[in-house]
Parts: sequence; structure tokens; C-alpha cells
Amino acid sequence: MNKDSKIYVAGHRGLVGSAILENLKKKGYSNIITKTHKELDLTKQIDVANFFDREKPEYVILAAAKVGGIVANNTYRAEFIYENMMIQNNVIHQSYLSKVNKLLFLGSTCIYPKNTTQPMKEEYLLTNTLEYTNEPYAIAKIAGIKMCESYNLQYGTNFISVMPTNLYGPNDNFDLEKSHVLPALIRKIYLAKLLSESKEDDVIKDLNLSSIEEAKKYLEKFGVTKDSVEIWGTGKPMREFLWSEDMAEACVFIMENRNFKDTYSESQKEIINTHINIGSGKDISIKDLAENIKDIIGFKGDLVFNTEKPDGTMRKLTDVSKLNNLGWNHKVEINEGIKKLYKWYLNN
Ligand SMILES: NC(=O)C1=CN([C@@H]2O[C@H](COP(=O)(O)OP(=O)(O)OC[C@H]3O[C@@H](n4cnc5c(N)ncnc54)[C@H](OP(=O)(O)O)[C@@H]3O)[C@@H](O)[C@H]2O)C=CC1
Ligand SMILES: C[C@H]1O[C@H](OP(=O)(O)OP(=O)(O)OC[C@H]2O[C@@H](n3cnc4c(=O)[nH]c(N)nc43)[C@H](O)[C@@H]2O)[C@@H](O)[C@@H](O)C1=O
Repeated sequence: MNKDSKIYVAGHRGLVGSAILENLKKKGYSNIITKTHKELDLTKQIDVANFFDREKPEYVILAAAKVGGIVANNTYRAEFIYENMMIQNNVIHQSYLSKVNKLLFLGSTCIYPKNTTQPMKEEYLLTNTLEYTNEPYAIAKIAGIKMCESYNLQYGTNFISVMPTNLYGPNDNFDLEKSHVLPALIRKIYLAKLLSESKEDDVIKDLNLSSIEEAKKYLEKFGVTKDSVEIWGTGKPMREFLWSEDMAEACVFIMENRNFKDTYSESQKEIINTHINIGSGKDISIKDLAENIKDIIGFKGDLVFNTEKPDGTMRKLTDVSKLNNLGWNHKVEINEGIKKLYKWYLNN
């Protein structure tokens, strides 16, 4: 990519898209196009076709998707498969028709089998059955990888797929029902601390409600009181987390340094995994994560595990050796990242 190349970042207001946009700007890329969901609904084929005809981007980073935590994935199963398939079909196909030089497709580590060997290597894709709670989302993501791969092989395009681990950072989703674990626990534990310190005005302001009675009733649904905070599941699942700005650095690194031909073996006449993992290579149990967040926020109450809620996959740790060998490594460790996100939350 040249500094004046026309780059379309889809999903630029989201957790990942906003970090990628900042990273590109910081590196001097000056010709970036963005559209909000309201301005361009990527599930609409004609609108996406018209947008590509009009704008003719040279590079595309596809960070727009229907995204959510374990309960959102499990509850809105139809929306997760439909919207993700539509968005990626439209953007990938139009990128081919308008001769985009390179496209980056974002998958997720939930594409790997539920009970696979750890850490998970790229080649474990499609070797066994998936985790049930996010199967529709994972199937859409697998279709995206295979679509990029198929277009590369049949049409000679240069479409790359990355599989990031669980991400967190600025512009994260803090909704108590639909978000991922890390922002959810920061917000729940922070609100419990406010309740324990009788800071009722701050609780009302955070929830945008009109009275403390209303706020307490709402928080009870999520197991948040002045004395305790509910943690979903057993606390035993292990998760690997990556700070979104590290993820953005990896994505831009890959856009600058990796091409589809790097995944094709001339001697074997076959592709060797078109996708590449992005992660920190380190994991932590949900219980330890919750304890660390509790310590950082300074909440003195209890953590209560609700085993009626799903655990999901018990472990998903990526093997990042492929990306590390190309020269990229993560920078932000988990406890530093929790502190940074807590600070971001308080300021925003
Ligand atoms: N968060 C995570 O832990 C992980 C995320 N990923 C992947 O990274 C990518 C980005 O995720 P993340 O940043 O977390 O998601 P967010 O929910 O934070 O952001 C999603 C973005 O997509 C846009 N969007 C959603 N639907 C549409 C649509 N129909 N038309 C146009 N724009 C749309 C939203 O636009 P608007 O802001 O205008 O509403 C938003 O900017 C996704 O592909 C996701 O699968 C992978 C692994 C982990
Ligand atoms: C990125 C990834 O994100 C999703 O998968 P997930 O890794 O299971 O994501 P999660 O962050 O929602 O949960 C992680 C763990 O944490 C536990 N947990 C405790 N307490 C809360 C809690 O309060 N909220 C949430 N969300 N989880 C909680 C929860 O029960 C689970 O054991 C995929 O659907 C898919 O979208 C995907 O690819």
C-alpha cells in the first residue's frame, strides 16, 4: 500500500475498525474512506455495488460484522449467520468485481473445533465439530475464509483472512447482555463498587435511568448489587485476550507484508492455510480475570458464579508462531490492558 492508496475501512467506528483507522492514520495513510452503518448498510447488495462503483477503493479492510458475546451469539443465532454472510458476500464479491488490490477479512478463533488440541494452529480448521453457542457466527466466518480462498484460486485476487483471538479496547461494547466478558465485567464490577460506596448519582448517570430504584432493579437482572457481582458460567473456561490496538498493528502489518501467494505452495500445487492467527499466545481463566478486574477497580464484595449461563468453549488459545515468525508480536499484557480499558471507560 502507498500512503495515498485509497483504503476502505468497513466498520470504522467499532472496536477493531476504529483501532485500524487510527493505526493507518498514524502511519501516514491519508486517503481512507469510511461509511457508518446508517450511511451504507453492507447487507444491501445494490447499495454496496453502487458504493464500490462510485468510490473504487484500492484496498479493503472488512471490520464490519454482527458481533457479540456468548449470550448474544447464542440468542440471536439467525441474525448472526444472516447479517455476517450478507456483509461478507457483498463486500468480498464487489471487491473482486472492482479489482481491489488486496482485501483483509476478519474471522475469529471460534472457527476452530470446540475440543481441538491447544494451542490452535491454522491447519486445525474443519477438523472437528464447532462450539454450539456460536456455531452460526463461526460458520459464517468459515464461509468468509473459504470465499476469499476460492476467489484467489479462481479469479487471482489477493484476499487475506486473519483469525483474531478475543479482543478488547477503546470503543468496546459495554452492553451488559450483549457484550464480551472483559468490558461486561469492568462495567458490572464498577457499578457494584459505586453501589457499595452509595454513589447513587453516578450509578443513575452510567445507566442513563431516572431513579436509583430503577437502576437497582435493572442491575439485579445482571446480578449486580452492593455486595456481589454475578459471573456467567463456572469461571473455569480459559480465554486469550488481545488489546485492540495490538490487533490493529497486526492487521496493518499483514496488509503491508503478506500476500495470498505466500500461502500457496508451488511444489505441492496447493494452498497452505490462507488464514493467519492473531493473538497473544497467553490465556487466563475467567475466574482469575474477574479477580484481577475486581482488584484493579477496588471492589471489596463477592464474585458469584451463575452456572445456568453457558461456559462455551473450555479453552481456545491460538498458536501465533506463524505471525511471530513474520516479525509481529503483541505488546500489551492483560493487566495493563484492563487498567487502560477501565480508564477509557471512566473517561468515555
Ligand atoms: N470483538 C472481538 O472480540 C472479536 C472481533 N472479531 C472480528 O473483528 C471484526 C470487528 O469486530 P468488532 O470491532 O469487535 O465489532 P463492533 O461491534 O465493535 O463493530 C462492528 C462495526 O460493524 C459495523 N456494522 C455492523 N453491521 C453493519 C452493516 N450491516 N452495515 C454496515 N456496517 C455494519 C458497525 O457500524 P456502526 O458503528 O456504524 O454501527 C460497527 O462499526 C468482526 O469481523 C469480528 O468478527 C474477531 C475476533 C474477536
Ligand atoms: C470473541 C468470541 O466471543 C464469543 O465467545 P466467548 O469467547 O465465549 O465470549 P465471551 O466474552 O462472551 O465469554 C467468555 C467467557 O466469559 C464468561 N463470562 C462470565 N461473565 C460474563 C459476562 O458478564 N459477560 C460475558 N459476555 N461473558 C461472561 C462466559 O460465560 C464465557 O465462558 C463468541 O460467541 C464469538 O463471538 C467469539 O468469537
